[in-house]
Amino acid sequence: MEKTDGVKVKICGLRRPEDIQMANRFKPDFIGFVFAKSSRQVDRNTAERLKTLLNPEIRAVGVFVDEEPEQVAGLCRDGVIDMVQLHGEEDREYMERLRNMTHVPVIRAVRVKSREQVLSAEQLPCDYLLLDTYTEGTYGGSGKAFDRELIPSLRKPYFLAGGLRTESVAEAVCRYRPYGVDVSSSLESGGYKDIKKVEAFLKAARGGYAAGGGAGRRTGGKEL
Ligand SMILES: O=C(O)c1ccccc1N[C@@H]1O[C@H](COP(=O)(O)O)[C@@H](O)[C@H]1O
Repeated sequence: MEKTDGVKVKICGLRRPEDIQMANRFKPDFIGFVFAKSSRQVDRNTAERLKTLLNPEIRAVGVFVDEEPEQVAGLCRDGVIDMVQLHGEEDREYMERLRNMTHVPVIRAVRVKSREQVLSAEQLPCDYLLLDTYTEGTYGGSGKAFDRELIPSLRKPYFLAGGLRTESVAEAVCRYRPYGVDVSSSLESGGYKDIKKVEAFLKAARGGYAAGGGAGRRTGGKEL
C-alpha cells in the first residue's frame, strides 16, 4: 500500500466568492477560472474580483479555448491569472506567440485519443501537459474518464483530468503518478462546487491509500 500525498490538486471552474472562500479554507494548489464558453464561464471582471479574494499561495489558472493570445497575455500581465491552460486547438505557432507575450507557465491540454498524440503534444512549447477526455462537441469539463492505458511514459510533468472522482482518485494517483490532478464536474451539486465534495476529494487525493507502485515512472514530476 502506498500513500498518495505529494500530488498537486487543481479544482477547476470556481466562479463565486464562496468558491474562493472554500479554496482558501482547503487550499488546493491551483484553482481554475474557465474563460471558455461553459456553464462555468467567468468574465474578466468576475475573475479579477475573485482573484483579489484568493489566498496568494493558491495559483489561479486561466482555462482557454482558442482565445486571442493578446487577451490571455493581458490577464497574465494584470495578475488576474498566474498560469495558462490551453484547452482548444492552439498550435505551436499560437503557443510561440503567447510565449513571446508572457512568461507564465503554460499547461497544454490534450483530449486523449492515442499515445502518439500525447507524445507529440509533449514536444510543444509548454511546461505541463494535462490529459483529459475527448468528447465530441465539447472541449472539457465533461465528467467522463478516458482510457488511462493510453498514457505514455512522459518526461514533462502532467495533470491527470477527465472524470476524476473522490472514490477513485487515490488509486489513479498511485497507478499513474501524475504531477497533479484536475477535477471539476464530480465536485458539483446543482451546477456549483459543493464544499463537502471538495473537502473529501482533497483528502482522498492527498492522503489516500491504494494499491499501486512505480513512483515517478510516468512523469518528471518537476516543480516549475
Ligand atoms: O470545466 C469546464 O467547463 C471546461 C470548459 C472548457 C474547457 C475545459 C474545461 N474544464 C476542464 O475539463 C477537465 C475535466 O473536467 P471534469 O472533472 O471531467 O469535469 C479539467 O481539466 C478542467 O480544467
